[in-house]
Amino acid sequence: MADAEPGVVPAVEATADDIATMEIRGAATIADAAAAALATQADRSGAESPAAFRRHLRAAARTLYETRPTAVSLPNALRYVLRGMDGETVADLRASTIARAETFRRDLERAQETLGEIGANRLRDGDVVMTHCHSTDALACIDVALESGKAIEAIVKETRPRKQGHITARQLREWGVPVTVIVDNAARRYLDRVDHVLVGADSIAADGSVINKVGTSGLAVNARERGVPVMVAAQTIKLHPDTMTGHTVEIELRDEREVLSDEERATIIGKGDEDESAAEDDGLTVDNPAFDVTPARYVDAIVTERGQFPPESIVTLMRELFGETTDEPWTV
Ligand SMILES: O=C(COP(=O)(O)O)[C@H](O)[C@H](O)COP(=O)(O)O
Repeated sequence: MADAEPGVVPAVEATADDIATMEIRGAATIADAAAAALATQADRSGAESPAAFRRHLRAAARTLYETRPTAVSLPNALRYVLRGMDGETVADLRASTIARAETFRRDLERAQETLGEIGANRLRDGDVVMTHCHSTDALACIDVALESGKAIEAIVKETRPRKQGHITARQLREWGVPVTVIVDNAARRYLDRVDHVLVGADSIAADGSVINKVGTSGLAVNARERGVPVMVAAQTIKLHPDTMTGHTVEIELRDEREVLSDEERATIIGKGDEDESAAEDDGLTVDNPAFDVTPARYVDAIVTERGQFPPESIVTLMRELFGETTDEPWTV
């Protein structure tokens, strides 16, 4: 993690660490934690002047922003909270920032509930859903469907290398949903039994493409081939405003040891891991992209709290919500 920025309170550093190490993960949860961290920064700031208070808040936002690059909910949350920082005194700035963060967190929760109600309408009694990774937005749709008395079954992809599918399986079992866990490579074989592929999103681009956990795009292509509709559950906080002006979404590359441990690497290259020469270039590369891009044509519906959209029309909603401004969160 980068050196602490002056004025940033330790609790913000701790949240940033938790996001970077994925103790806190998933786009909505990251956004919520980031807003809460800015409220804590405001609450505990030792700034004695309004200028210092603003500077420290922006530094806190930068610290949080630099943790993970792909989920746009993070900069969207930071920008929203910083825009509400208003007042001529430290006390006023503190109060307005905290209030704004609370509003954000409340709206985020409500948006997920509303999205769940909309998404649940697509699910029929007896449907089988295939999930990838762990998405609270996707689970919200299943939650509402269950509450309204529909029986839902789930085929849960394990989701290598971090196995977030286990979190999904645990939640679904808590709700009493029959769950079949499969390795990612088995997904195509099971699509014959599936009524919907249901995933979340870290970012949605202006052309309707969906950036989500790596493996989503392959799943969507296979689902299309099998005639299974792909539903993306994503609050509008996942809409990526920069993509309206031609920017692409950065795909996070994570540590190769999530894929191959040092011991496994040593076994592959035929050297002991204590062997000093193992540190040299051994010709073995491991790539670990955390996300991928699913083109709009493989997505049937994007379900947001503002309604359900065909992916190609999502840009209309994006313009309405974000205008054309795409500044860094701390330049607001
Ligand atoms: O790809 C992931 C999580 O990736 P990671 O585990 O690497 O953070 C989730 O599908 C989205 O973030 C949506 O989640 P939610 O619907 O909860 O926002």
